[in-house]
Amino acid sequence: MIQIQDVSKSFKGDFAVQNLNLEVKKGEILGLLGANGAGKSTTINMLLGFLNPDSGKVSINAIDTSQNAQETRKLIGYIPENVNLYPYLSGLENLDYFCKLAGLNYSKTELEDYLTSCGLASDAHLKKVSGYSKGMRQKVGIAIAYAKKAKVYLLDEPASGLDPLASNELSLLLQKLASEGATIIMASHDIFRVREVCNRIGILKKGILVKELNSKDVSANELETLYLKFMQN
Ligand SMILES: Nc1ncnc2c1ncn2[C@@H]1O[C@H](COP(=O)(O)OP(=O)(O)OP(=O)(O)O)[C@@H](O)[C@H]1O
Repeated sequence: MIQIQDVSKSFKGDFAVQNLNLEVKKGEILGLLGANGAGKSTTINMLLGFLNPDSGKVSINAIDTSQNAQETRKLIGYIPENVNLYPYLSGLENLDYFCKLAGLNYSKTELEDYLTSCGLASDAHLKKVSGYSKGMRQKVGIAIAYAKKAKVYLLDEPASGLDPLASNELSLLLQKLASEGATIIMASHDIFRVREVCNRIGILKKGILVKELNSKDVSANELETLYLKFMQN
């Protein structure tokens, strides 16, 4: 579903991403680990079609994101670290608004079902988003993507600042979406969460993919040791 083929991108002569090759299949969750400035967000921005690679090809569902970003964006749900919603609207009104912008008219019951399946408790649906926690706003953000039938979810630092319960709920939700056929990339600094939620892990260092592995092949401690080894060398 997602293919990144020999992609490089530089800013002012410095590589942000260098000769990157990655493939994420339908139903897979790939975690991207790496220090600040490793190239995680640049990779996500190329998938979103906000940045074009200098060389190589980024495609979603076999459509080149730099040639046809309008088409590929229709397939993507993007969940940034801080999901931007209208604070004086409720979760349900925000979902309704963003769905209508995409030409989708759902009934109140359907909107409630989307929020509930993304883990937002029903007593919160009609409350103003200004009173929501970060985790609750994230659930609405994911519900927007879910209601828009996203095939690909791109998450940039989704677990940062979430308490352990909210973070665990997010993991379960992402695994549910993947089991329903979503393709997910999650950029994160949280080694333990990435190992828990993702099938595969890529470690980026200064724009280079220095290691790719299956989560089930390493324990949390082994992954941390490996990560630190790459970061220190
Ligand atoms: N628009 C831009 N203009 C100039 N340099 C940029 C731009 N975007 C990213 N960079 C540079 O590219 C490199 C990779 O940045 P990127 O944001 O992709 O890293 P990251 O892994 O997402 O980091 P973080 O964990 O801090 O979010 C960094 O050196 C950064 O300064």
